[in-house]
Amino acid sequence: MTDTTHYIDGKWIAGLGHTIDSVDPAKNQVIWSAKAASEAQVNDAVAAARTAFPSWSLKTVEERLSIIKKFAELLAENKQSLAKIIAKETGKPEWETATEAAAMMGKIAISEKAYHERTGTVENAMPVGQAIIRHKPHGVVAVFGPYNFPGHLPNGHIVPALIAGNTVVFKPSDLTPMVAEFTVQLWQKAGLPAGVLNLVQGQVETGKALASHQNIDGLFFTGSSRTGKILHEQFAGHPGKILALEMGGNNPLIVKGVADIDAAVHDIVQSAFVTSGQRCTCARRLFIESNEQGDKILARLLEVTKAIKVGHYDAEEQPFMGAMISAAAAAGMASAQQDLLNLGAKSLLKLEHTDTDTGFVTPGIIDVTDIVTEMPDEEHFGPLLKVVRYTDFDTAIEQANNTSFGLSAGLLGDSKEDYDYFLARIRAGIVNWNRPITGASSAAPFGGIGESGNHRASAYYAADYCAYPVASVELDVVTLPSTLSPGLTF
Ligand SMILES: NC(=O)c1ccc[n+]([C@@H]2O[C@H](COP(=O)([O-])OP(=O)(O)OC[C@H]3O[C@@H](n4cnc5c(N)ncnc54)[C@H](O)[C@@H]3O)[C@@H](O)[C@H]2O)c1
Ligand SMILES: O=CCC[C@H](NC(=O)CCC(=O)O)C(=O)O
Repeated sequence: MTDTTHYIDGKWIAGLGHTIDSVDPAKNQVIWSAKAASEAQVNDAVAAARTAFPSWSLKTVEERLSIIKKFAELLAENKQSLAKIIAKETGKPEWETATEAAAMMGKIAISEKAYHERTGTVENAMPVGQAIIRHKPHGVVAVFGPYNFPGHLPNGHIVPALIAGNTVVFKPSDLTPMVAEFTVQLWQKAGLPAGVLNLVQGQVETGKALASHQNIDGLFFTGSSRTGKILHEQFAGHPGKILALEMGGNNPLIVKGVADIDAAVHDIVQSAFVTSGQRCTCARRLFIESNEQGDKILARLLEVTKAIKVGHYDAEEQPFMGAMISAAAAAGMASAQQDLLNLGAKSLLKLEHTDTDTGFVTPGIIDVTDIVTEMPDEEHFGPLLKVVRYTDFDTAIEQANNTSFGLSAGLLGDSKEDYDYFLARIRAGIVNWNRPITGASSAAPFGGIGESGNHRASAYYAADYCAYPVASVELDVVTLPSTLSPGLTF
């Protein structure tokens, strides 16, 4: 049992809530166990962040950045340990968690650039004096992270929040507490003053205590649409608090007029099965033309997918897919597949939960053409790809748009004209052409429409929700105007 779980006001302390365990989903072993933060401890964390806010926000951005850049150096020094911890706790293969650690390092320079470009100071000359736009931090912000990128995605909120001068209370996913603990230890080593970043671990009760806290000024959330909607309801009636929601997707990928079958299949596999399908941007619905070329693409897709190596995160010969986050999540995918079969879908390659004690599943492909209109609009967060065969591009685009989500979408096809047509009609925040729909760039805005988000895109645009603009009209000394309003005499 760990008694240094929560980081509040610069001190590591034991929790007073109920016990939570973190389980290695590939080996079915408890690797971390501790008591969650109680409501009183969440209060302490918010109070510490509030106390730390004035001095942190009044530092110059260069002073704040000097500590944040030290954190980047520590990430670089500890990147292998970090990648190993992420792999152990999530089941993701080490080749992939190394890229997550690299994305965390890259976030610092990108966020610095975004801070200046998106929220910098702008001066415009006026007939008298000048108009100046500046930005100020909100105050104390809560950051909620998901389990699928337990390092990179919370980091994508925390780094820009701290650069802008906010103080933070971080509540990671209860499935990935070790990654959070390790990352916050690096922040501590970087010399972040006490209270500037606080860590409270726990499940839904801890999350509720933090999200509903009167004394937070904002909440930056990455997670499921279900939880995001609950938070949105909680924030109703609090117009002064900023809420940034990055949520799930039911993402479509359309294939049309492709010459290179292997290239298309590669992009489909990367879109649907990377991270065992546990990326918010993963392709969930694949639209393939009902013609001979479409048949060939599907046949090759089945061949390549059957050969995907699934295995342990630390295997010497690395697998493409590791275990899913938990045995329960894996069982959930098998049951989602069964629900679709019950509705009349046809299995082309069965997703198998190979060992019910672990999160290992094989990738699945299911033909839903016959049930496309009655299929539930749900995000199945795992490696199950639903195929729809189509004859008409307009119908495919219409069906692709037939979702309440709108995170990512893509077209694989060799015609620019088709892409322009698709781009003009598809509804999503991320729209790609001849590239996988996963693997979004941190140097671009990242977010979706509909149930996927609330128009506060993260990644490059995270700077926007970390600060509010202040507009000033200024003149060095009080000066009588040369032209007076009618009726005034001086
Ligand atoms: N759009 C994006 O940027 C993005 C990125 C990654 C993951 N996701 C989505 O996240 C989901 C997977 O992550 P997850 O399962 O960890 O998400 P989740 O919604 O279950 O949990 C996210 C966070 O919210 C907390 N939480 C849960 N219920 C709460 C409540 N009632 N009140 C307050 N806090 C609560 C959790 O403890 C966790 O910290 C998928 O839907 C995926 O698409 C979206
Ligand atoms: O699971 C959701 C995130 C998926 C990931 N997106 C990003 O990394 C966005 C870039 C950033 O936040 O810096 C992806 O698209 O694969």
